[in-house]
Amino acid sequence: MQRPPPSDGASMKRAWCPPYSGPSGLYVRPFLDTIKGCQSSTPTFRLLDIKPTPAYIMLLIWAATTLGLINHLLFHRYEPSSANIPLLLLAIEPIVLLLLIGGPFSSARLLWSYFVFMGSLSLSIIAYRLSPFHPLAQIPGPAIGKVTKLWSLWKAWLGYKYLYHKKLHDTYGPYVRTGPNEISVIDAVAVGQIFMKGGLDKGRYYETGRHRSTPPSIVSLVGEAHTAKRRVWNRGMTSAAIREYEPLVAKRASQLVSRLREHEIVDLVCWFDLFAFDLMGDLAFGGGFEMLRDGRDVDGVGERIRVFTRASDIAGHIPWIVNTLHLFPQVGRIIQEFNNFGRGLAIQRMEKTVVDRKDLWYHLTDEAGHEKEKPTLETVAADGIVAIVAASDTTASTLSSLVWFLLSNPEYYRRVQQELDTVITDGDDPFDVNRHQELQFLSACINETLRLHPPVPSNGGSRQVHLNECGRNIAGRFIPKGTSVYTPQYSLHRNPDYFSYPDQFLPDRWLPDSKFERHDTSAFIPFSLGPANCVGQKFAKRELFMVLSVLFKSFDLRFEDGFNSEAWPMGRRDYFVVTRGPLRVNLTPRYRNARV
Ligand code: HEM
Repeated sequence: MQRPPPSDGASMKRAWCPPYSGPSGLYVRPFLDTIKGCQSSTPTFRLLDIKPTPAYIMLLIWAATTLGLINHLLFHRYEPSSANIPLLLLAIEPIVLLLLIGGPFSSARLLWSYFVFMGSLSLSIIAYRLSPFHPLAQIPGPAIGKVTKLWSLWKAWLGYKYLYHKKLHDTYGPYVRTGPNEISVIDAVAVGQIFMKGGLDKGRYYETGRHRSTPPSIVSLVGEAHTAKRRVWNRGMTSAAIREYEPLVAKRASQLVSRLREHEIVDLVCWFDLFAFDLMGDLAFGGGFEMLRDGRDVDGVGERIRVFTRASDIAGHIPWIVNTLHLFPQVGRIIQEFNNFGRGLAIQRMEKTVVDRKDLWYHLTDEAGHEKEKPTLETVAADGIVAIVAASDTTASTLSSLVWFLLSNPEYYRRVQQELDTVITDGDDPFDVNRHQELQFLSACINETLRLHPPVPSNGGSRQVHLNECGRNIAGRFIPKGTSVYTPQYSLHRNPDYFSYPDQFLPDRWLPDSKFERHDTSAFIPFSLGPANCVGQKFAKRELFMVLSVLFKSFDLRFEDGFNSEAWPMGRRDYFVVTRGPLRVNLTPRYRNARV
């Protein structure tokens, strides 16, 4: 074996390091060879650096800066939809750069190369996003929002994005640039144009919750595929279909009341949650949860769903990271477990031979055979899970907010009770939907609750200008391609241009003889608008009337002594649908209605 000659370190290196070959094995003559004063023409790795010459430093800075600018130009021209390739490129480019420049390959030089490269890339991105050349430059907004999504991502992580958007709109007006390529709009004319037929499609926000192993549900589909899926859902939400579901609602609402009768003080948020999950389990999968019976969510279904919704919500703000996250086996496993959970429920429902009514499953599986192709088990499982996610927290949230508003405003609470006692007299069926049409004041309270506490306060209705069109004109403003457009209901509903005393709970504004100066219902969109709006809104309203009628007929409610009711709204966190803190309420049974 050939041994190194006994010599000083430098000559040893010269003797034993082979000349650098490029990736194809060709010898690449390092640029540095051409610069006088270079210490070595063969790149070798050293932990400690040999002091580089000023010429070397200048070359490194120039090359890394240029590389950063080129990257920005390329990313801008060919916007990546996934971070996988860009991350890889960002990781290897500074290394390749050093190899091309030549010279000793030290950790210090590598760090410098990364530092200058990333610095130039970041600075050029920041400068462009803040510059008047950016297509969204005319839309006002905070500098941090124009530069990066990370700021609003942080707000979303905390669950207070809806409050953040409200503050931004209070400061900047109805159009705010909330991200580099994202705007938030609370102009009612624009909102109509965004949602109605011919408006914008759902954006990438809705696609992010889906792993490639999961079939698309109605939520993530767009275009014709969405129209086809929506047809199936629409059949499950006709008036006739909803009439078939009423006995299921009545059964679960009665069970809720009898369970509440066992307690004097309860956390209503918790009980409404149990009710809503049980009901949607019945509707979508023929039952199976029985949370009301157990008095708690034994299998952690609600928690699983909320973790999933929250993760999807966060990922929705940085959609390009999703494919990268999916590379991690742990993430895939969690999603797979969630899919299996839906699949398990679907299989369980299929095994049920006797089902006495046409439930939502009946329509989602197209048992009546209206469609050319039967949906697969996986597809129906995904839609069934969507039904539970979309319908449980939304209605439970409306129920708890409405109780909170009424208990905070005893005068309105009295009016609701009086109305109920007049319309549904003792012995009448509190679930009789014909009577519910007479409950005008309760209806006004429901609307006012949905206005002030929309269950989907900032993301419901996220849309995007398609990447293959050049842009859209919305209410006289040019919105360039690729822009994500949000219409946060919480801010829109509190826009003083459309509602007098916008932050106050004033249900009278919804009554036919209301005298409020400003009351523009085109700015009231708790269920969103257009062809992809909430398909379940009629059913949701029916459910709300049924539960609230029987609840207020059965109990006198008041906040538990010592309960900090004023702080309760701050416990509302926005993770697409809002989550809520406990609502501690004291229950005193009124008369026992014969029909409950
Ligand atoms: C108070 C209760 C509810 C509220 C406030 C609400 C609100 C919303 C909102 C804001 C959207 C987004 C629409 C968009 O992107 O434009 C939505 C979508 C949806 N909701 Fe609801 N929802 C409620 C109850 C329900 C119920 C009870 C069901 C089912 C039984 C349901 C099923 C759905 C479905 C399937 C979608 C997706 C529709 C599509 O993409 O075509 N929702 N909902």
